[in-house]
Amino acid sequence: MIGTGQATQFEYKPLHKPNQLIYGQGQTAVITGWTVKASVAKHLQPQDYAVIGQLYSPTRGLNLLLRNLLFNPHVRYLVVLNATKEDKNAGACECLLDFFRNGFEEGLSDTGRKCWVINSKIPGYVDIEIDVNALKHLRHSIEFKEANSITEVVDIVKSFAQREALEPWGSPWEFPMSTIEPTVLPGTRYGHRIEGKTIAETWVKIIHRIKTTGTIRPTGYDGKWQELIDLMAVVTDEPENFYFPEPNYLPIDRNFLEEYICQILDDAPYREGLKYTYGQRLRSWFGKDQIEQVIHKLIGEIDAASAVMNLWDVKDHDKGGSPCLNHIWLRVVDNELSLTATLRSNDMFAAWPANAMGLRALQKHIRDEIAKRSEYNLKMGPLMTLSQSAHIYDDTWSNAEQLIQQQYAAICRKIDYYDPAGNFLIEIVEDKLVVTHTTPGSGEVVGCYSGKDALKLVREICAASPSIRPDHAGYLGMELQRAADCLKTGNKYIQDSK
Ligand SMILES: O=c1ccn([C@H]2C[C@H](O)[C@@H](COP(=O)(O)O)O2)c(=O)[nH]1
Repeated sequence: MIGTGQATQFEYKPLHKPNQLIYGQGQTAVITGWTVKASVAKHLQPQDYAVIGQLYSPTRGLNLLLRNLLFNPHVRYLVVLNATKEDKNAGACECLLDFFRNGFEEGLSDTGRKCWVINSKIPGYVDIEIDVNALKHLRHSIEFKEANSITEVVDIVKSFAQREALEPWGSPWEFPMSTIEPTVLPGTRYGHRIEGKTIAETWVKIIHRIKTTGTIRPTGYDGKWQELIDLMAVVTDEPENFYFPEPNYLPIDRNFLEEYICQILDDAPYREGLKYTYGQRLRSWFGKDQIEQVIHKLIGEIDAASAVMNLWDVKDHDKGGSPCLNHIWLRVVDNELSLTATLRSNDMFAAWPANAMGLRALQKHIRDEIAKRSEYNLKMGPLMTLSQSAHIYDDTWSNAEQLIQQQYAAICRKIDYYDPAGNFLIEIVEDKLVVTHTTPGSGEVVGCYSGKDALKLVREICAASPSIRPDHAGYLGMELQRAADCLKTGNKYIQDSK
């Protein structure tokens, strides 16, 4: 014993995420999960706690938290607030408690990296570089408690603060960390369009695009991310019951999705410490049910270009934790209902699949309600998301690489030759190359190009139809060159005959 808690001043020294924590001088680390840390801090005095921080993910945040605890052996108590739906979904707090309750053993992470796997039904990993004895020592030196409400956390922390101060359980322990620096290919930074049939397929293409060409930037959260700005994803054919690949490589499953859809479609009462839910913003935040509004709007005026829902509140600038999903727009064209959502900031690896599926459920809900209440039986059109900061955090880079390696080539192989920009028929007419541009469906003629120089023709075609698929443009270049050679030699040219 080294005296009473009140008389002792400990200093918490973070190795990771220093700007995300609230510091005190006590011996209790308070983990608030998805509950905003300030809503707990405001009920406590700094001498009551060592540190207060949030924990979102069992595979990302937990490892850094344990490294910080190893470096601060004066922390002898841990209180974990495991209170919200988000906490249950993410499982991070449960997994942290399992580390202390059940321990860990050597194993492999889902990217095949050797690591310590926490004995928990929720996958949680700790870096293998951390000495096994240090982790064992940590587990046995900290008294931990779970709490289910802010009041309960506050009571537990205060009761620990009443106890006699304890000696640190050892000396600060720090272990090396391996980092992966990605190589970035050149590419455009602003404005991207990625299309896929399903959310799963589109996701793999998004991850590939950001991972290969995204700019590496510091995040606001003491780390790095790779980012593209204004990435539009177009999902054309997500089936009604959602497509989950087998084995499921998405970061979510059907159980998670069920919960998540409620957060978008249903209202939620305001609760202290809980940031917001999209359902709350859409249903009641501004005093109107905006989902109902757009249903009525479209039934009354099916051609309306003003079926808008807004989630951004001007007051959001004054506090942290503002919604990432900001604007939703619905549109009926050719009896088909499309939905476009704008997200100011989007974690494309961990959050986009859930965001996209949740939005798809909202689109379906609106379609079904319109069908129930009017004579409009609309088809489901595409789902579009416009992610303004489309990023992948550094702690998921290796998962992203693995996804690309395992799925991207397979997805590219499945792509057919259909190009919405149309088809180009090449012939030699008299002493010229003639290219006839037709529509992709019925083959109606929409344009004609002629000349002797293959490269010049390709450039002309690409300038006139800039949305031509890159592989299609490459193919045209090769065919036109073959035709140009035939023109020179006098051989017969037939398109696609090798
Ligand atoms: O529905 C959501 C909610 C959050 N985020 C991600 C985006 C950012 O990476 C982070 C929020 O950070 P701020 O922009 O609020 O600081 O969470 C999403 O991608 N989708």
